[in-house]
Amino acid sequence: MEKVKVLIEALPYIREFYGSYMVIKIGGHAMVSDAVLESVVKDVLLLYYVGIKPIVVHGGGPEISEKMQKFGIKPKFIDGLRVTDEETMEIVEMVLDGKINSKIVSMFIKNGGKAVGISGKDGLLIVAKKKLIKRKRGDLEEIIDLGFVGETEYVNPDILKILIDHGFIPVVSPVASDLAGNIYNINADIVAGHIASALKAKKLIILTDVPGILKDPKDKSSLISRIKAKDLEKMLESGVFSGGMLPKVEAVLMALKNGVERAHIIEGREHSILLELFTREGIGTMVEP
Ligand SMILES: Nc1ncnc2c1ncn2[C@@H]1O[C@H](COP(=O)(O)OP(=O)(O)O)[C@@H](O)[C@H]1O
Ligand SMILES: CC(=O)N[C@@H](CCC(=O)OP(=O)(O)O)C(=O)O
Repeated sequence: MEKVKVLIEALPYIREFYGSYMVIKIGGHAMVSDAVLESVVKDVLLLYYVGIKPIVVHGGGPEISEKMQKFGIKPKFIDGLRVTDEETMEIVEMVLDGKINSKIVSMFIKNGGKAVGISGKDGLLIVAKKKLIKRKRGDLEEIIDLGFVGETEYVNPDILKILIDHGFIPVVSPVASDLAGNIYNINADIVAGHIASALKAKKLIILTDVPGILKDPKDKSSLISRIKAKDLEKMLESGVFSGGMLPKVEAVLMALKNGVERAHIIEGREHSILLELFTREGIGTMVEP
């Protein structure tokens, strides 16, 4: 009986979302186990079966850090972005394209789905350029070079549309290239934000290891369940965000500015996507334009 009630509540949302693009970003910290990843994959498949067009973008930060440490390299982040030298870039490609992307595709196959794994390079989906961080130091501007870290120059979503039109679920790793063929490591939240923007997706959904945006990062009960973009911008300026939440907030604000209807930051666990999308209260943070 309870399940019937849930289904009745979900029906208007299913009708509203039918035929629309949704970009779902699975963070490395959201892939705590194969069981959790599989439950997320099953939920994405359910979206697909009710006529939504999901695009999966994945991260894999913790696994990259683990491999780097095995090779004797100490991971270093600036503003939530990994400083990426040549050796690190090789590890990034190995882990993101070689391991995690392939693992997610296999998980879809195991559950009866047709997924295609691609990276930002494929079909020139993401054309990247080198990212430099600019910081004010008194009157001077300091420029920080992160190595092979990229930012998006432009997005060409044709490859995604071709795959989706033929019934495939694209699974995208955030490794991209410039037109000279140089490879760059881009933060997966930013890639998801750009893809959602280029597709004018109905939603950008970011799965991570906290329930959503917290007023106090140390207190999981301080969840903000609904917030307007302009208030999120104020929070960003107040310095309440750090580490991996910074690129998420940047991606969310960018997506909403570019016509994405809603963005959600939620915990990656069984049915969290469904509870967020198909119930009135949701379970994480919904950001509105
Ligand atoms: N205000 C905040 N609300 C929620 N999380 C925050 C906040 N500020 C910083 N964080 C941190 O951001 C982390 C999520 O980013 P990250 O570790 O990069 O995850 P992922 O691998 O899923 O991309 C959380 O675990 C939390 O420690
Ligand atoms: C430039 C940069 O920081 N790239 C990220 C790419 C992977 C990622 O974004 O993974 P999560 O989503 O798990 O954080 C990195 O090297 O960790």
